[in-house]
Amino acid sequence: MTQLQVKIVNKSQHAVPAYATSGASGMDLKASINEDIVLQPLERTLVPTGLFIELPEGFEAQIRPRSGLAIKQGLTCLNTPGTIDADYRGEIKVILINLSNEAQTIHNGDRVAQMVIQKVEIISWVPVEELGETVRAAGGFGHTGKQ
Ligand SMILES: O=c1ccn([C@H]2C[C@H](O)[C@@H](COP(=O)(O)OP(=O)(O)OP(=O)(O)O)O2)c(=O)[nH]1
Ligand SMILES: [Mg+2]
Repeated sequence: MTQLQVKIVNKSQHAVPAYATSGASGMDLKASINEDIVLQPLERTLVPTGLFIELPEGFEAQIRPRSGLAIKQGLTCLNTPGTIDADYRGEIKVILINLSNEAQTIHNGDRVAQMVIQKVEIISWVPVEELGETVRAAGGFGHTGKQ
């Protein structure tokens, strides 16, 4: 298991995010709010989590929706997957949107999203005149499988 030096400032009373099971990809993120948030249909909002983290270079955190919340309440992350840059030192916030046709309420401590830690490649460009040939070439957008 990769061990990261991560500085976590947890301004809410909630436990620090953890994997719910040994095979989980993500750690659930909880809303850190003083008052309930009521989201009308198609309304979106920024939900604070009380979490500030310091990731090493070469890593990112992705903020992804939770499937249970999506199927039961129509609540999902608008910008999925949200990107937490390694150099970000602000509070992690979740952009939630209500895609159901009724008002949805978010309470303090509700698990509103999950966070996946990923390695990222930081690259530099080498400009070339020609790109390498492939069978696909420029085909895309449903190009394969046609007679
Ligand atoms: O769901 C999210 C997405 C982003 N962020 C924070 C961390 C991230 O490092 C920063 C910038 O995010 P992003 O690059 O997606 O937004 P932007 O619109 O490109 O803003 P910026 O110009 O600040 O990069 O905002 C969150 O807290 N939650
Ligand atoms: Mg950006």
